[in-house]
Amino acid sequence: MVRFTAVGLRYPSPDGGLGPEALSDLTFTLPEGSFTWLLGTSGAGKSSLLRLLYLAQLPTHGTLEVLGHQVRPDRRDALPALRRRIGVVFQDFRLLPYLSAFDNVALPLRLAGRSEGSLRPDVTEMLRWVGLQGKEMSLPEQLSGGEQQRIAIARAVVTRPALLVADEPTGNLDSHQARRLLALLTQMNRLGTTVVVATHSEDLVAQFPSPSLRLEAGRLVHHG
Ligand SMILES: Nc1ncnc2c1ncn2[C@@H]1O[C@H](COP(=O)(O)OP(=O)(O)OP(=O)(O)O)[C@@H](O)[C@H]1O
Repeated sequence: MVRFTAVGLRYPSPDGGLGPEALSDLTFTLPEGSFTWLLGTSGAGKSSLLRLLYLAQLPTHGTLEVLGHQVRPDRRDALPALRRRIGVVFQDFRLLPYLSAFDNVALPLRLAGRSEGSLRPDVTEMLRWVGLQGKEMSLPEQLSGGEQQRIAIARAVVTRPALLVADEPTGNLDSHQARRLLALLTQMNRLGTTVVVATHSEDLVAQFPSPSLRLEAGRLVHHG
């Protein structure tokens, strides 16, 4: 479960102070197991809100609860464990270019200390789930954008996160690949993962109807 209560975010300004509010007075709740679209024009604050969700940024004010834990600047030591329960997918894939598809997906498991023997079946199953069996040894540059984004999804969910956050994940994909990606995200959601997806694509939202949050100039103007 995610709960924002009067959350505001100001980034540091170049003079060492705080800049204008990128997000203002956000109050909403996302129930466990929900799927939510995050909408808004460019600069409305979608990426900033997602950065709060995946704990890359802490609120400047207000109260933020993620997966039942209150996120507090004086309790930063609790953040890494919470982060490990959150998967993230970006528009530009962010795969490691010198690692194979298999090794990209295996990375979070290796970082978590899983043994080679125990992670192999999980990674193989994930790559099969995203339709990339037979491409385990390919490097990202040898794969299409859609395939690269499916590796990114496999990497984001191989740790079975409770929350999956995607920032414009279809921005670099054609409409067929975008639908295919959304089908994977909705499957994860049906298995119980809470999913939040920022997008500019009203087409995609129409094809996969779900509740939405809409931001305008850092403020929440619609939730439902
Ligand atoms: N690191 C940063 N430092 C200072 N200001 C920032 C930073 N990141 C974002 N901003 C500002 O915060 C506001 C919201 O930006 P954000 O990237 O969250 O919008 P967005 O809705 O995701 O836009 P887009 O759809 O173009 O990605 C903008 O005014 C932006 O300039």
